[in-house]
Amino acid sequence: MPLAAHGRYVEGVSTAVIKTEGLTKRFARVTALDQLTVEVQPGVVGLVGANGAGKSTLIKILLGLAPATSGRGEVLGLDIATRGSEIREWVGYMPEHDCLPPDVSATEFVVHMARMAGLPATAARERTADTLRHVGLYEERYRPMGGYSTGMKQRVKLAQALVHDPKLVLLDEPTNGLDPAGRDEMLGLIRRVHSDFGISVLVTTHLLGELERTCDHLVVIDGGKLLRSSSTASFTEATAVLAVEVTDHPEDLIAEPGAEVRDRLAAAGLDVQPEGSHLLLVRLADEDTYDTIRDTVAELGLGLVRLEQRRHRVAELFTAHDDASTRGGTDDDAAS
Ligand SMILES: Nc1ncnc2c1ncn2[C@@H]1O[C@H](COP(=O)(O)OP(=O)(O)OP(=O)(O)O)[C@@H](O)[C@H]1O
Repeated sequence: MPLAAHGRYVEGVSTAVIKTEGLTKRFARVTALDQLTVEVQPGVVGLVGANGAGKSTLIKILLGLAPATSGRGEVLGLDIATRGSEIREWVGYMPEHDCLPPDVSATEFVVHMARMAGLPATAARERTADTLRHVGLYEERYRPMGGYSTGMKQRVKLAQALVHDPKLVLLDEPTNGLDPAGRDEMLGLIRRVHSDFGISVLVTTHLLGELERTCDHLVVIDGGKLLRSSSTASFTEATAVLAVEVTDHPEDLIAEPGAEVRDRLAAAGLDVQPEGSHLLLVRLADEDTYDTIRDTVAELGLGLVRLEQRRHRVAELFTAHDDASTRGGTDDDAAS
């Protein structure tokens, strides 16, 4: 038993499920990972980065499927350079791209993956049925996968990552290609992988917003470098900006509605940035911020076109935090 042999992890002395130190991967023309030092604790952790940031490369190196150029790393306490096959026994992997053979059914495929992971035939069949039910595939699991929707294919890919009862799963862009409802369902499933089974999850995405409700902790990488690693709560705080859009006054009594609202909100102590004649960005100070905005707009006799938490794109986040204090740094709470 690799984990028992490596009792440090089992006994919880070292709790990090993933740990890297100066991990670097150079290809001929590009440095995909650049001195990456990060620790991932048990739970649901998001790995966020724009396309090409190095997410898939990191996952492959963590699984022992590709060697690092320099630096080191551990997964579940096992050295990635020397213990790759043991790591893969304990870690499930959902690849980014469609890798499902079209002519076989989900059941046949997942049973096959379970057998490859070393499960005996009966256990493989039982685990396959349980896992496919868990991801929400029922009668259709006997049909060839070529006819599946993208959502169904993503579920099969998740099921094969879970079938051998891993301690940790690495999910590469599991919401790719899904519509908003499909994304929500997939994110709910991912959350339950941890809450129902206690399996830790590292999930990648290029969309920061979609992981805010799913992950306990977020690791952001850019150009293969660590940009930030901190709890989701502290991220949300840092990115909690409300977009406020107001109408003109119905009787044109206010010449510049946006400016008037801005002045009043600033006088009420809020941090406000104008974004146009009718649009403002207001930093969410606390729950009262919503009421203050609604009341202010109503008192001026204006209408509210929208009042919503702004969804940040990763690119914006990079701009917002791309300074000496955060580049390559780790927030205080990251190690907690
Ligand atoms: N086998 C390879 N040979 C050469 N360059 C590679 C190879 N694999 C990845 N790269 C390069 O390394 C960088 C990081 O790629 P990686 O696939 O890890 O990014 P990513 O964050 O997963 O993005 P995406 O979601 O688009 O796959 C990119 O510039 C990519 O072109």
